[in-house]
Amino acid sequence: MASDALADHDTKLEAVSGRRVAVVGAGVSGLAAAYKLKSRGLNVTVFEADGRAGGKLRSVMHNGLIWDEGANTMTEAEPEVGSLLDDLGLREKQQFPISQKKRYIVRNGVPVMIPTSPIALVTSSVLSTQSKFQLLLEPFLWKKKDSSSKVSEASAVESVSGFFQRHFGQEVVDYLIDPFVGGTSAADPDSLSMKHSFPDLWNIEKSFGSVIVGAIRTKFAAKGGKSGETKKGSRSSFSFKGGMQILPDMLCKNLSHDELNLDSKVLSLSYNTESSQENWSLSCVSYNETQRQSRNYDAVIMTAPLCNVKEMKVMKGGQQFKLNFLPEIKYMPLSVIISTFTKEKVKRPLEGFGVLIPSKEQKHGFKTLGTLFSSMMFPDRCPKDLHLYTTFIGGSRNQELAKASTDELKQVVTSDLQRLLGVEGEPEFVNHFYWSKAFPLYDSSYDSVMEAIDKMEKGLPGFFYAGNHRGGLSVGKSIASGCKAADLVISYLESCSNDKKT
Ligand SMILES: Cc1cc2nc3c(=O)[nH]c(=O)nc-3n(C[C@H](O)[C@H](O)[C@H](O)COP(=O)(O)OP(=O)(O)OC[C@H]3O[C@@H](n4cnc5c(N)ncnc54)[C@H](O)[C@@H]3O)c2cc1C
Ligand SMILES: C=Cc1c2[nH]c(c1C)Cc1[nH]c(c(CCC(=O)O)c1C)Cc1[nH]c(c(C)c1CCC(=O)O)Cc1[nH]c(c(C)c1C=C)C2
Repeated sequence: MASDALADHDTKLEAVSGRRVAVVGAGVSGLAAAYKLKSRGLNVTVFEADGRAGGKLRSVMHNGLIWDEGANTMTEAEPEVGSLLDDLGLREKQQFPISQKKRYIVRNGVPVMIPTSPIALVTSSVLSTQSKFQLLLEPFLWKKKDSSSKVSEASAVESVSGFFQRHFGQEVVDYLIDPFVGGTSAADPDSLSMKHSFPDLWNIEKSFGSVIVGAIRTKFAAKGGKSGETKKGSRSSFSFKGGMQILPDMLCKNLSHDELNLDSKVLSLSYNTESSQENWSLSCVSYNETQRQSRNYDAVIMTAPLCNVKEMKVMKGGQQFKLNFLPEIKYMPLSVIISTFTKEKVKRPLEGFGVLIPSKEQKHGFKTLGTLFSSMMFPDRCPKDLHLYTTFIGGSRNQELAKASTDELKQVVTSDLQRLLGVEGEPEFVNHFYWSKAFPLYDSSYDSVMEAIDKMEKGLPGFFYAGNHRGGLSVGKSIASGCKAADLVISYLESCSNDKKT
């Protein structure tokens, strides 16, 4: 930064230093927001409904095993992630999976490695020869959206399957896209909106038509241009020694006891239009029903899922600010089963990241969405004589099964792993975690969700919404969303102090 710009930046930070901000939710987005604000000299108070911090990041250590019940890995694609890891001194704890590029998809009942290059695609059995040609010839063969007015209206909310069908054909949708979206959102390609789930590809089509041409040209442009440069390895997935929970734990270490209020579910928020500072107050309740009124704040960053926000009572200038314009969001239920088997009981173990099961393969009797080869990726996660697996069940494909009992799911997982990896007999150990609302579904109605978030922010000065309901589900995108909200709070408070001066 040039010296004038640096001085201006420092003056601006001075203007907001000591201002009070409430952050609702101690998931990774709320904690990242709080970290950024605190490091810029603001006073933060985090309110978390649960008795622990981390939200969808949840690691367990038990009897020599380490597993994750929420996110298992993350990437550094967003620049905010790299800065956070550096600032927290987390680089030395970063743990990269062994052979992470080896990922499998089930075809005709058998795991097949996903090709990672055009040459590997040609020799792979994952697609038929016809689909391989269709993929490679996409620049010439892709179909435009139907231009008749009725259809173009519908295609404004084009599904993921519709988009990829036009570009690559149905087999690619069934055997690459369906498992990919299952393994990254527990959803199905018919329900997901292309615009909201793959915004980069959606825009590539607008600029270049062909996805292949656009992706290649965008990659070259990024390599050539300074600002587009991506850090080497920024797309690799990683975890931490001890699991993903290390990240929220480190973020919490930076907060004092008074700054992090666990077991504090926010019930209502109130914006006072009369005072010129600290216009926000919150009320919360703890597990044993004790109600508390918070201190006053200059701004609020809300990171609780929108279904929880909808339940909150919001007041503005003594009147209720009704949140009935917030649409109902669909959530994907998911069960996560951890199982261990002694190595001798796994007859066909696979090395790598994991295996995904396309919906079409359910005809072969598979019931799970996929399994991560957790101890193949991270051998220190269990004793040497065991394999530890993390299996996902439910999502949009099987919402009822997600709710099944541990015993039933143990059988389902054992049966799928028997077909895929040749496991014999029962697992040595099983753990079950059920997420009733694992992920919000970015479906065709998601435009209305984005509009409602904008409306909420416009109607409530100093209120900012962040988290995985906005701009992407991944840990990295949630962190970026929290950091962006922190920046917006700083700009907002600066503009308030400028208004006061003039
Ligand atoms: C099973 C599973 C596997 C996943 N795997 C991956 C993966 O491998 N890689 C990846 O990148 N992403 C993964 N994700 C997604 C990623 O973990 C989440 O999208 C991300 O962690 C969300 O962070 P967040 O802070 O936005 O929300 P959350 O983590 O949901 O945090 C919101 C917090 O708000 C709190 N809250 C709610 N209501 C209130 C209230 N009234 N008052 C106070 N607090 C409240 C909640 O208790 C919660 O702690 C996975 C998610 C799940 C569920
Ligand atoms: C089978 C179900 C699931 C598996 N992981 C998840 C589900 C629902 C959850 C999940 N995993 C990732 C993300 C972040 C998505 C993003 O937008 O980046 C989420 C929400 C990470 C991820 N997992 C897979 C991929 C391709 C990615 C993206 C990052 C990366 O490339 O590493 C594939 C995958 N997921 C699962 C398995 C078994 C698997 C591949 C073999 C489990």
